[in-house]
Amino acid sequence: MSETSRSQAHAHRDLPEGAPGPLGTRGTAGRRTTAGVSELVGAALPLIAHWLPTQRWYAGKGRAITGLTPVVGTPLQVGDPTLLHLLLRVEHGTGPAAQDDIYQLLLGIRSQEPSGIGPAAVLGRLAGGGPHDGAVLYDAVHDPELTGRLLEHLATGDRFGALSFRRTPGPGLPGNLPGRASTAEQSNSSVIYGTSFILKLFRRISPGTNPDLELSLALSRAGSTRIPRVAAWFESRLERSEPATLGLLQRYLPDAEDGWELALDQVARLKGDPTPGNFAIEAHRLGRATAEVHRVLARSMPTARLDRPEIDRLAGAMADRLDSAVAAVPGLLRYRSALRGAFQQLTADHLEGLPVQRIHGDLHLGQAMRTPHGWVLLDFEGEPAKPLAERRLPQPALRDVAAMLRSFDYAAAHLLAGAPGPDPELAHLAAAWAARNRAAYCAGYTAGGGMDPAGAPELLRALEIDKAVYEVVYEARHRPSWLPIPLAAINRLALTV
Ligand SMILES: Nc1ncnc2c1ncn2[C@@H]1O[C@H](COP(=O)(O)OP(=O)(O)O)[C@@H](O)[C@H]1O
Ligand SMILES: O=P(O)(O)O[C@H]1O[C@H](CO)[C@@H](O[C@H]2O[C@H](CO)[C@@H](O)[C@H](O)[C@H]2O)[C@H](O)[C@H]1O
Repeated sequence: MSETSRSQAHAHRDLPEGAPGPLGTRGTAGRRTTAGVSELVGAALPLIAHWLPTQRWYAGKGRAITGLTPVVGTPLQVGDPTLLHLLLRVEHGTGPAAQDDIYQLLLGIRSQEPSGIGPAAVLGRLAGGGPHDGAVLYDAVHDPELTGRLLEHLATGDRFGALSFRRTPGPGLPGNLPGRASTAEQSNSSVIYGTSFILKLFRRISPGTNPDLELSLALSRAGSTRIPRVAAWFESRLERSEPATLGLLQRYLPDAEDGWELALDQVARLKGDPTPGNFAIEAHRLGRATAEVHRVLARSMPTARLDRPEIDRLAGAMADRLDSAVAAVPGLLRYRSALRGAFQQLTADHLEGLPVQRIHGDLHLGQAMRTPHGWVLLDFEGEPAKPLAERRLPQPALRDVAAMLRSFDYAAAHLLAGAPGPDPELAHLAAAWAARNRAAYCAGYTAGGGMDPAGAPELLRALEIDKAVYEVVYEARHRPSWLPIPLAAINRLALTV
């Protein structure tokens, strides 16, 4: 069966109870009748099947879609334009090898293409002869009016069918701000409201509370100023599972500078600028901020200490991830034995009793924003490719430190990637920049009350390798021209084993 015809076959099934409402008149959203939504979704599925694989946040790249099944459809506005919230199951493969993911889509439907919307956000014109025949279907994240509607729901804290909108206590939310789609390169999609709020719409959805909401709420409630305050969120019932987090509204930091951009700017000055800046001061402050966040998380969420079986599991999981990565990127094979050697050095002698706690899970310079009041950390979702249950496990806090150390290496390596040919002098400057900032970050982390990373060199190296292995797969999948950056790190780290 072709992708499109299979999609249509699934669409003829009615949507589940409590999900959709009839697309008749404004204000009918959320009722338990399914006919109008099923028809609209049926007409949309063939367009979705073509558009989905072109999206950056789509995790199924390279795997054929074998089925599209609507899970929950909720009309949030009805008329012209219509706003349809859709959770969609995307199936890959068949039989025992079958896998599936659920994605969140926010679909706009208008009789005319909205002005100012880029072609990449347009899925096409609906066909099928229904009431929306000929209307334009598009990604509503790019429609200020419709994302404004979503903010209204968050502001009132109401329920629509399977969707629940929740607010944190505190000042009310403005319900009438138009949203603009963020242009940041990201794993999900964000909408910015004026200079006040930013709403992240999680794209790949798993049952349960997303760690970004869980940890941001814990930090907000503990009064931490190292994250943007949580203002609201929304979630959905998902078949018979616990509710899944769909979106997170936080204070927008209008004066913040992205740590990755700041670092790149400093690195670029290495090419003969007579006044190179001193990023090491910032790296030190960032280390302190990381330690501060870790301290609050350790106080407000469960902690434990590593015992022998846990140490074996930690090392075993790293070796398993390496093996999967080797299967995906065969260029890693030549390093396999050395890297496994580094994981085998994680023994009870070194690690028994080491504290573990909830951590950021995917820390890098692009997740750190420098504000007039200091560094703020974003996006506590963890590595998007890992299952949610795994991302919620307590970890050695040094995992975040190792991840940030990789980021200094990335920033330095980026300079070399842009050079027209081999440039040993530039390579030396870049390596020295990375070393200086990595050391400053670690010193800041220790000064801020974190564990001295130099006190656990085997663990730090294993964690850096584990992260670089993840990066190899990430780059191979999303940015193949960046693959040499983590591969060079793997080469370097393998030589130290
Ligand atoms: N509260 C905020 N204030 C200002 N900019 C933000 C804020 N939250 C996110 N951003 C910007 O959006 C980008 C993507 O956010 P992030 O939470 O990392 O999304 P994703 O999980 O989709 O990668 C960040 O790198 C930052 O540039
Ligand atoms: O989208 P997220 O921010 O949640 O994280 C994913 O994308 C990151 C890239 O945007 C990726 O980070 C890697 O590239 C960064 C430079 O762009 C570098 O600073 C990081 O050290 C490197 O890991 C991250 O791994 C991925 O999960």
